[in-house]
Amino acid sequence: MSRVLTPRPLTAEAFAPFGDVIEVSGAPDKLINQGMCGRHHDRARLDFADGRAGISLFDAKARHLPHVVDMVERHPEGSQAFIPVNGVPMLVIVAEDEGGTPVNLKAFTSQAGQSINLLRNVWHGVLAPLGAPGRFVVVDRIGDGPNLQEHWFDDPWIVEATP
Ligand SMILES: NC(=O)N[C@@H](O)C(=O)O
Ligand code: NI
Repeated sequence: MSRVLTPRPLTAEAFAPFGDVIEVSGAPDKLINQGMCGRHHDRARLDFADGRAGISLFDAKARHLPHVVDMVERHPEGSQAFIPVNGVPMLVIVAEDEGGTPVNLKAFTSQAGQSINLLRNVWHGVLAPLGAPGRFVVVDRIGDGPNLQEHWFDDPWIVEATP
């Protein structure tokens, strides 16, 4: 019997245990370029153990609700940031860890202008643009050794469509 998740709008507060919501909010930390630009400084907790930061581009196919979550993954050696470049929202699935097993899954839908940075070793669903194909800048670890752990659910979760 599948377990149902109801997606909620993504907020920095709710997402904080799992990562950062990168968005322009509030006054900039500093004005630069002769006052022509606001810098919202250092807004993500990046972590690339024994490696370096890489920038890649992901062209992801559209996903739709209801959405089956049969697997989540995590990157033990690094954080992973997803920055949409064509304005398509993301379905963001994250989970707590209990002895190496993902539990208490949560589903969020990103809002306009929001990007995310997943903290190192946080369980998450793979990149999922909602309703249309999405193009993303991805900032994550480039380095040697394994950096991907998957967990396949015997009983998948279903992210329901919201009214
Ligand atoms: N595998 C890969 O590069 N992407 C995944 O880590 C993902 O979270 O989408
Ligand atoms: Ni990932």
